[in-house]
Amino acid sequence: MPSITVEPCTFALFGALGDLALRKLFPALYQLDRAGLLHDDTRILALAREPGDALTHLARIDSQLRQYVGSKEIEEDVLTRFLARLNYLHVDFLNTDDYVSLAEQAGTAQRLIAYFATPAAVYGAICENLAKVGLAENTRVVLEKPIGSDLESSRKVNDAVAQYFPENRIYRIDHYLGKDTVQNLIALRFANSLFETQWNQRYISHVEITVAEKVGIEGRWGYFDKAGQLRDMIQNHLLQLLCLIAMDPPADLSADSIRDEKVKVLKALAPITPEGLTTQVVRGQYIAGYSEGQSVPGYLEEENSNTQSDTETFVALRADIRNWRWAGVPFYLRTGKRMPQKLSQIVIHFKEPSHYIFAPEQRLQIGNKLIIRLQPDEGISLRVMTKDQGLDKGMQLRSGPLQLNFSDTYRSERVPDAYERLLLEVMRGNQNLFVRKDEIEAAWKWCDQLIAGWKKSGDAPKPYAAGSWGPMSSIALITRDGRSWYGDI
Ligand SMILES: NC(=O)C1=CN([C@@H]2O[C@H](COP(=O)(O)OP(=O)(O)OC[C@H]3O[C@@H](n4cnc5c(N)ncnc54)[C@H](OP(=O)(O)O)[C@@H]3O)[C@@H](O)[C@H]2O)C=CC1
Ligand SMILES: O=C1O[C@H](COP(=O)(O)O)[C@@H](O)[C@H](O)[C@H]1O
Repeated sequence: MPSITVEPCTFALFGALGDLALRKLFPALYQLDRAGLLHDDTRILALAREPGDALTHLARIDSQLRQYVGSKEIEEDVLTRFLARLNYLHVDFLNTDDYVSLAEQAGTAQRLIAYFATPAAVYGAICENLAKVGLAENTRVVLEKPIGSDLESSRKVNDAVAQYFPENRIYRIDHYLGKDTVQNLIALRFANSLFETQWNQRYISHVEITVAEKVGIEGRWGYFDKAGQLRDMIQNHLLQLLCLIAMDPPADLSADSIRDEKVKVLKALAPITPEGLTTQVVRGQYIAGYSEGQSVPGYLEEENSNTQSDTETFVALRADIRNWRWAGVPFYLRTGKRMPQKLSQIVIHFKEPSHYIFAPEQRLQIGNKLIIRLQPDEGISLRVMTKDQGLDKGMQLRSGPLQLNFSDTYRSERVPDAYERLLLEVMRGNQNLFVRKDEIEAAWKWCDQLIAGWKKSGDAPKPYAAGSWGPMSSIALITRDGRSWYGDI
C-alpha cells in the first residue's frame, strides 16, 4: 500500500495536446494512479485550444497514453478509472473569457494545480487570467523549462508569474531533479560520512559530468535552433548536477536549505574570460554520421532545418568554483546530441596518496574514482586499488570496482519516470526538487557571459560526426590539463 498520502486536487494541464503532455505528463499521471497515489477525488482538466468535441480529444489522449505507457504497464481497470478523472476544455490561454468555464469546472472545493506545458511566453498571461477569474488563491503553478532564453527574459517571465503567485506556490521543473539516481546524490553524499570527509580540494583532483544523448533533434529543430545545447542542457540539468556535487551540506532536507546551498555554488562559478573561451570551452555541431550502424543526417539536414546555423549541439567546458572547498578542482562538463550512446555519468577523481611507495610504472592508474551512473544502468562504482593475486605477481597493483548496481540490488522496484516523482511532489506541496528563482537567475547569469563571448568572437561551432564523442578539441580541452575523459568509452 502507498505510504504517502496526497490531498485531492484539480490538476489543470495547459497545453494538454502538446508533445510533453502526451509523451510524459499523462503517462506520469496514469502511473501515479496505478500506484494508488492519486486521491479518489483528484480530477484532471486537459486544456488546449484545438476546437472540436471533447470526446475526440479524450480519445486521442487515451490512444497516446496506451502508446507511451506501453501494453505491459497498461491495466484496463486503472486506465478506465484514470480516464474517468479526465475532462477536455477548449481554452485559448490568452483569452480571459475562456477561463470562465475553467473556473466553473475547477470550483474552489479542492486545490488547483496549474501545469504550464506551453511556451514560457504565455506563462504570465495564464497567471493573469487565472487571477482574473478568481483561480489564483491557493493554486500551485508548475513552470516548464526553459524559463526565458537569458537572464533578462527569465526575469520577465518570473516577475510576471510573481505578480500573482508567491514563490512558495511556484514549482519550476528541471526534470533531472526528479530522477531517482539524481536524488541519490544527496543520499550518497550526506548519509555516508566516508565520502563527505573526502569531498574537497584536499582529496579530489577533478570532477567530470557527462550527459550524452544518442538522439538528434527529433523534429524539434524550430525550438532547438533558437536555444542550442548550452541553454537546453547546461543552463539547467548540468548546472543542477554540478550544484548537487559541489554544494555544502544543507542544514536539513527542506527545500530552502538545499536551494540556499545550490545557489551559493552557482554564484561561486568563476566567469569565463575571453581567453578562457578558446581554451576552456568547446562548442560543436554534428554533421552526418552513423548511429547504431545506420547513417543519420547532420544537424543542418534534419527535418525543418535551415541550411545554415551556428547553433551548437555539443558543449564541453571547464568550470571552476571559487571557494575553499573547490579551489583548484576543475569541473569538466560535456553534453551533446547524436553521441555514440545515451550516458549520464559523474566521475569524481580522487588525488593520489600523498606519499607513493609502489613501482613508478604503475603510477598512472593510481587515484580512486567514484563513478555515479545516472542513466542507463543506474549505479555507483568506486574504483579501488588492490594487489593482483598470484605468487608470481609481487606487489603488482590492479584497479577494480566496488560496485552497486541499482537494478540488481533493487530488482523488484520499477524505476519511476522523473515526471512521476515531480508531479507527486507538487501534489504534496514539497518544493525541494524544484528550482528557485535565484538559482535560475544565477545559472543564466553565468551562461549569458558565455553566449555573449561567443557572439563577440564570432566563434562558429566545430563539426563532429554524428555517433562520435564530439569535436577533437573537446579532447584537447581536458588533455591540456593532463587528464582524459573517463572511459572514453
Ligand atoms: N517536449 C519536451 O520533451 C520538452 C518540453 N519542455 C517544455 O515544455 C513546454 C511544452 O513543450 P512541448 O509540449 O514540446 O510544446 P508543444 O508546442 O508540443 O506544446 C505546447 C502546447 O501549448 C499550446 N499553446 C500555446 N499557446 C497557446 C495558447 N495561447 N492557447 C492555447 N494553447 C496554446 C500549443 O497549442 P498549438 O499547437 O495550437 O500552438 C501546444 O499544444 C515548453 O515550455 C517546452 O520548452 C521541456 C522539456 C522537454
Ligand atoms: O530537457 C531536455 O532534456 C532532454 C534529455 O533528457 P533525458 O531525461 O532523456 O536525459 C533533451 O533531449 C532535451 O533536448 C532537453 O530539452
